[in-house]
Amino acid sequence: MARRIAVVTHRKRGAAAESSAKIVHLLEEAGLEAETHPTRKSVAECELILVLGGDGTILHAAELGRPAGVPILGINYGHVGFLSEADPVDAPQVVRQIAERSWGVDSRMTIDVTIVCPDGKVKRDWALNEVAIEKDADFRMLEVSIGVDGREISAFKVDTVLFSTATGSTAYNFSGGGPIVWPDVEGMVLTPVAAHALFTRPLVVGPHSQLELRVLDGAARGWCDGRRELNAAAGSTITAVKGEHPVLLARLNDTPFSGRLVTKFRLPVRGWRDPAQEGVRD
Ligand SMILES: NC(=O)c1ccc[n+]([C@@H]2O[C@H](COP(=O)([O-])OP(=O)(O)OC[C@H]3O[C@@H](n4cnc5c(N)ncnc54)[C@H](O)[C@@H]3O)[C@@H](O)[C@H]2O)c1
Ligand SMILES: Nc1ncnc2c1ncn2[C@@H]1O[C@H](COP(=O)(O)OP(=O)(O)OP(=O)(O)O)[C@@H](O)[C@H]1O
Repeated sequence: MARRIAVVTHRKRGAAAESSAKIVHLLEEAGLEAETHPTRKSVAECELILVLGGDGTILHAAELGRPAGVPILGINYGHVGFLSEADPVDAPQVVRQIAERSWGVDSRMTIDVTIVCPDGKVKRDWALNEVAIEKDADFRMLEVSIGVDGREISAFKVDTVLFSTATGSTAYNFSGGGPIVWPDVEGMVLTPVAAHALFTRPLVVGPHSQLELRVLDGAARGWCDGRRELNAAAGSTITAVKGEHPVLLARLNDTPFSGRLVTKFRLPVRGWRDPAQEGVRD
């Protein structure tokens, strides 16, 4: 049976669509079959999901690949592409490495989230980046209490509370002032965003802990990876634990995470006071 590769292309980005046709051709030349309209079912028959898009497209591909444990490999046709492994110019080399089965796999911890509504109804979902518990648009702020492993810790009014994974630490959690967490760290970060409180430090817990949030007043919307929505009325309890199923990200090189951080965020490694600037000031 021919080896099959699923190809997920950003729907609206012209450059991704143009490259998709060329990459599918290269895959076929290398003796591989390309599945260009993958579903959860068809992905289970594929070795790899090749994503032509940005982080949002990878988060979409994660919905397809997570159930069957199929690794995802991103070529960045988006803006940041933090989760991507290669740039468009590298596409022929990427195809060669796929043909040679020359990739490694990073298992990324996910979060399983459960909402118990006041009427006893239970909703469940999962996230690779984070579960964002945001105030509903009809309310100015959300009043919540937060806790860990059955012990309440604090209560405050807030715009959003994030339950983030290490993978999501460079996304919404980063904007909310949370710590950057190296991807091999299994654990979750609770980060309050715009809390009206004195104690608003992000909390980092291990993989066996449970994060908890009670909606005391107002109504909340939970967003899993900014894609899947869960409503939580006042009186709801939201809990998060280590996800049962990880998401597998394929890796083509062993650039350390610190290198990825510097490159993707264009960090000023030498600081902002480089000699040229000093010369101007003196
Ligand atoms: N204020 C914020 O920073 C904010 C607000 C809402 C959502 N988000 C993020 O957007 C994500 C959804 O991404 P999208 O691309 O569909 O939406 P989007 O297009 O609105 O992207 C938000 C930004 O987050 C980046 N991003 C996503 N995952 C990342 C990761 N793991 N590491 C580094 N950067 C990452 C994307 O490249 C993009 O620049 C959510 O999971 C959430 O993390 C961020
Ligand atoms: N082939 C596809 N099938 C279904 N949905 C797709 C597909 N490609 C992209 N999408 C959707 O489009 C969204 C990604 O759009 P977005 O414009 O945010 O691009 P991106 O990949 O995150 O790149 P950028 O870095 O530019 O934001 C994802 O949320 C995903 O649901």
